[in-house]
Amino acid sequence: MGQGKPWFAAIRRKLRPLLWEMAVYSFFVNILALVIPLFVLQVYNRVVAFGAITTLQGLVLGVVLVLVFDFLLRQIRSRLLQKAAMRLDIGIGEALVRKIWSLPLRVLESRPSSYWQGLFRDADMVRNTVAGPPFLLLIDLPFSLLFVGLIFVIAEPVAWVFAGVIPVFILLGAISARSVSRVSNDEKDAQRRRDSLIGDMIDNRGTVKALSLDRGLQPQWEKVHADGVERALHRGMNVDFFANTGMILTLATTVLITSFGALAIIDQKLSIGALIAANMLSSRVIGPFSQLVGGWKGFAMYRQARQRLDDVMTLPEERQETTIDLDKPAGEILLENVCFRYRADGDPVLEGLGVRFAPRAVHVIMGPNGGGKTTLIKLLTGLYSPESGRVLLDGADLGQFTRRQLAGWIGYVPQNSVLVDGTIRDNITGKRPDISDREVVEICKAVGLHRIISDYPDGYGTPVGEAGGALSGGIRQRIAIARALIGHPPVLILDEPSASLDRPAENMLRDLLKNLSQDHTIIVVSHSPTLLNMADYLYLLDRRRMVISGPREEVLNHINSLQAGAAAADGTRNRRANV
Ligand SMILES: Nc1ncnc2c1ncn2[C@@H]1O[C@H](COP(=O)(O)OP(=O)(O)OP(=O)(O)O)[C@@H](O)[C@H]1O
Repeated sequence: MGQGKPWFAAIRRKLRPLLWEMAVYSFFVNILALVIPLFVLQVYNRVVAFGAITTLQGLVLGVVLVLVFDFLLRQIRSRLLQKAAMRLDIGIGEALVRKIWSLPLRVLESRPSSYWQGLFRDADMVRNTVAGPPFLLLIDLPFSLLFVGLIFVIAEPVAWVFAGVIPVFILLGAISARSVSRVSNDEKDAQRRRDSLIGDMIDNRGTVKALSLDRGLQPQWEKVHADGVERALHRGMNVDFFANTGMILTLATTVLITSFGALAIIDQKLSIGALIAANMLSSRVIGPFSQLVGGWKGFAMYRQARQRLDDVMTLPEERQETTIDLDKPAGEILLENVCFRYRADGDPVLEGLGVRFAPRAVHVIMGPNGGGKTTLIKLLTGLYSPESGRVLLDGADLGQFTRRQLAGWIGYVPQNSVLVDGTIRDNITGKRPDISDREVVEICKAVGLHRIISDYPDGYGTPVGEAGGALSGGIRQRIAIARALIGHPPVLILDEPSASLDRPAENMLRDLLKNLSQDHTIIVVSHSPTLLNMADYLYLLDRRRMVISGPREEVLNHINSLQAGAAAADGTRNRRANV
């Protein structure tokens, strides 16, 4: 079932004893399947021909015992199959989640969320194939030859029919494999486009409702949906064609066997019992081949699912281990000649950037929309790596540290802080068991949350609702700041932190950041005058470069003089125009 990449081989290795055990049980199930045709043969040839009632009684007793035994074997085999499915489920699920979180943020952002969700459906597909009916089908296939052998022994004149029919089934299987694989791929692509649109619509449901964007989205949805339905229909027709062809071929085999058998009986080369037994065995020979033709969709989808999982599992990961475990840094961040672009063929977003963010100070970065502020912040947090140049923390390149180390040293509050469903405490601690209640309360006091949370009937156990929807934007923001401060990172980076705060909350944030700056490096992207006025250093980032940077007064004076110059130039132009 596909030679595995190392990640899958490791999971399969653990599964191997179970699969072997199942193969052994399948072997006996198939051997026992020979009993009924042999029973029929004996009944017709001995019991009916000679009226041997005692023989019949003995045969029936034997067959009943065999059926009981067969039932038990099948039950054990099903139990093993379920056990294997469960292990596979756990193995793939764990490997996939671990892999996804070890990928660089740029890779995660480069594909829509529907793509990542789809991988878990792929994992289900792999489980259902490797530890499901298709696996049993593959085990049963070689036994077909055993049954053909038996037919040769008991009814040779009709056995030659299989020599002609089996190659036709194999050919049909090969054709259906190619055809179904192609149409299944098309269908999956259409499904992914549909899922991506649904994801966008649901994520933005508030905006869609408020602005009645559904009027524009409806035709787009109908187009994507119609495309999906059309491809599903195409795939369905394709699969049905091969399944029906397989079915007709199976029926034709019965007709051929019966016809050749009848001729052989007339020629006295075959008994009626042998013909009936051969007919029964023929369903065991042809059944797996017929299922293979009809069920090729499953195999095609399995291959595609495996391919997608293999692609993700072989993506390069972020650094997972570091060679040295350094003490907590003081928090000086230095950018040396940093260049960054999102696409190899795109324009650089940052170019030749060199900045120093000193510890124990508040640094506020300003700049127009699209100027590169958020990108710069992601470089400072180590979420993105520069295309060239270096980002240094206390003189050490960020690239040498693991994500976990960096997260412990650099607290980050993104522009749109998202909370996860759970309690306030869960969101602040990220469900880490090593965070004490004392630390949570201490940090919440520092960010002015403790009194607010204490007023709630459930206190820190208050559920935040889906994506934090049960809380106001301001409280969500403070929870995000508290979350970033867990572990006391020496550097705290905030992207537009006061966007959803009212004036008193913003004043409180200003005081908090000023207070924290006594022993932290605080880097804030903001245009809020309240935050600008408490900055120690200001930076103006525009079109790839740091246009101005330095102590606050110097930068403000520089900007004021530039604005005054521009106003004077405007005035001169206007006067000239009036003259
Ligand atoms: N994931 C991405 N893929 C491709 N280009 C991107 C991506 N994110 C941002 N950009 C581009 O990079 C440039 C800088 O974007 P960035 O978000 O860093 O600017 P910003 O100064 O934070 O803007 P704003 O004030 O609007 O948040 C923009 O031209 C933007 O279109």
